[in-house]
Amino acid sequence: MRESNKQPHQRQKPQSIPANSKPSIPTFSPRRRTYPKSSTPSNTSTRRSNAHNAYNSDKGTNIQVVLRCRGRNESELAAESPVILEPSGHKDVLLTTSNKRFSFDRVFDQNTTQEHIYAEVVQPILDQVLEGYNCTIFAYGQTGSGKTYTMEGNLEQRTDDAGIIPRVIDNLYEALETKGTEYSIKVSLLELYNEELRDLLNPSNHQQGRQIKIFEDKDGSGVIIQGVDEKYIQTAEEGLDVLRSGIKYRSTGTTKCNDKSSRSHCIFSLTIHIRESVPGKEDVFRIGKLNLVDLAGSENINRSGAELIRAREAGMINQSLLTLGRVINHLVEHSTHIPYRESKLTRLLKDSLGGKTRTCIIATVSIAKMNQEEIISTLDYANRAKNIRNRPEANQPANRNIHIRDLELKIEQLKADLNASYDKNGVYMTHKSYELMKEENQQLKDSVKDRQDRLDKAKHDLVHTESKLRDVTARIDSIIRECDQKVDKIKLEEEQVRTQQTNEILDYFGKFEQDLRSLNKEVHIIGKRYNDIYQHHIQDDQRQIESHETDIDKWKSIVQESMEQQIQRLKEQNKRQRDLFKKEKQKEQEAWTRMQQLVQELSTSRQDSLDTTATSLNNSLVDGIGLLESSKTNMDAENKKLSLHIKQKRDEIGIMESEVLEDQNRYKKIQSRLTSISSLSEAQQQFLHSRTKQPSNEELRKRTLEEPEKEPVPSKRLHR
Ligand SMILES: Nc1ncnc2c1ncn2[C@@H]1O[C@H](COP(=O)(O)OP(=O)(O)OP(=O)(O)O)[C@@H](O)[C@H]1O
Repeated sequence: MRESNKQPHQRQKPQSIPANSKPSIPTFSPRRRTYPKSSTPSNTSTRRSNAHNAYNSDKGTNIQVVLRCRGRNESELAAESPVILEPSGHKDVLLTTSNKRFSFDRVFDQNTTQEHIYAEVVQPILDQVLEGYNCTIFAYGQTGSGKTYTMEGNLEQRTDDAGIIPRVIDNLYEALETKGTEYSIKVSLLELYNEELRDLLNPSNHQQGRQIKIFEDKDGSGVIIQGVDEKYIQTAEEGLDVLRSGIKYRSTGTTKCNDKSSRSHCIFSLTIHIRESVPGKEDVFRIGKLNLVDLAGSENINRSGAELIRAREAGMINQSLLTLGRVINHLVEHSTHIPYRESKLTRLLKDSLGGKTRTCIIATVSIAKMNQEEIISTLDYANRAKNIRNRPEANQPANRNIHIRDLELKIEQLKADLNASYDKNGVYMTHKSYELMKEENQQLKDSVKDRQDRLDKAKHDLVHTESKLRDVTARIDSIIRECDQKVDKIKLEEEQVRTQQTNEILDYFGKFEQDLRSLNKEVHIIGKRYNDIYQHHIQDDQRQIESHETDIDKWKSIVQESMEQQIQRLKEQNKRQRDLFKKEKQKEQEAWTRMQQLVQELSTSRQDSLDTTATSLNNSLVDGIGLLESSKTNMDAENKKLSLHIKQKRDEIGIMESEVLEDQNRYKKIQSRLTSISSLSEAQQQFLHSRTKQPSNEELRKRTLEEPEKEPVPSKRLHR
């Protein structure tokens, strides 16, 4: 917790309201908005109307729920935790592990810039505030998922990282300047830590024991927070300074999930009064309010590693978020009783959940699988919240006098409280404060009763759980007993098996030792026997060597003698062979000379015979050629004759062929004549048969053939 900057103890002064009973009209300093521009679409006016024109005054309007995904951080990347959330389109996101799709008013992926979120979500809401609506934006999500980054971001400089609050402050002044009207802006910064409200713009209040109280307004719909300082700011710069100085006191701590984890819920509120001129009438004040809420993160205590203080904080955070969840459920189910009173958080947000406020929830999630449980819980939470319906109503413009009267009454009230406590001892207060206190008392009583009921139920549950626990404990005891018995039995069995195995091993080694001993004896006997044999053999060998040596000497002299004889014999043989060789060589010489003579003679006689043969061959060749030439001439003549003959024969064949052709034609003619004659004769026969006696077939045939025989025989046929 960063509360070391303790303020000196001093009595809290009543909140200073400008004395002239007119809201201070700041002189607007030149705008200093210099955030780096992104490529975010700038035409927000269309979106504004889309986002907010679905309001039906009877049924109300659903609160707006958007989802912002955070990219994987270093530890998620180091753990190689896979991505399980995939935004698709502008409104859907797919949970890949269950293939379940969730839809929201808007889904922003991990690459969405702060500028983009502001332009798409916040700017339209700010416009509504300027139109006199009360609006709330709150960030909800698991610890470390980016709520504070989204709501605050970098507060130090106007960089890309600046979150919603610094951008709202800057843009609010820009918008009011454009309107060119008088206005006043006051801000407050509250934190809810362990169910205790603290004023971060005046932390000394808390140290002095001054408590912040929550009241419901007259009709029970709105919420009044008493004891919180509201600071009027004149410029955006001053607004940022106030914010920065207050945020320093916010309770933060280090957990396993986030180095700078917010351990409290934080509400930054801006109330804007804008003077509006109505022609012919008195000026009025339009009042708009914007609450920017950064909730503490829900966390799994086991995973976040929270201990002692952190664990208590986490318990309280989870408790209040649980109540928030229950309120959402009751609202969605349209229950008659909504348990706002069960936690300060839900009391503070009462008007934003089901009231007259326009509300937007920004649910923040990681996309890494290692946070799956929290991702699913946030998606379910946000999904249910979509169904909450609010009935936003613009605040009635207050005319100047009413506004001043309100302020005066407030001042009087505060003054009266102050005087009462200055002047008297004991507890003194004005009647109105007393009434308020009574009302608060009643609320507390209700709350106590509520809690008592829950406590009774919890006690009943506890008794039930205890009896269950006893049953379970008894069962566990009997299981443990059974286990013990089983363990004893197993131990006994193991012991027996081990003893048996040891005995077997001992037996085995006993036998082994005996075997070794007998083996040793055998080795000894064999060694002895072997030694005897060895000695015996050595003596034998020595004797043999001696006799061999004598033999060798004898053999040596014999070999020497025979060698000498052999050498002598070889020498003589050599001499004889040399003589023989000389004789042979001489003979060979003579034979060579003779052979040379013979060759000479032979070559002379062969030359002669070759010459003769060549001459006779030449002659016979000349004769042959002559013979060939004459036979060629004969053959040519013969060829000519033959060709002539063949030509004649061919001509003849041609004539014969044409004659055969003519004969064939003639034969065909004769045949056709014969056919006509035979049909004629048949007709005659029939005729004759009908008239006289019929001629015989022989006669008829003769008669028929007579006519063709009279025809001249072709002369050519004779040539054939
Ligand atoms: N969209 C984002 N882009 C870049 N960094 C981010 C984003 N969201 C979160 N971070 C970084 O992640 C870390 C944790 O974010 P932050 O403190 O906003 O989480 P938280 O939800 O407020 O956690 P807690 O509930 O514990 O306070 C911070 O260092 C922040 O800068």
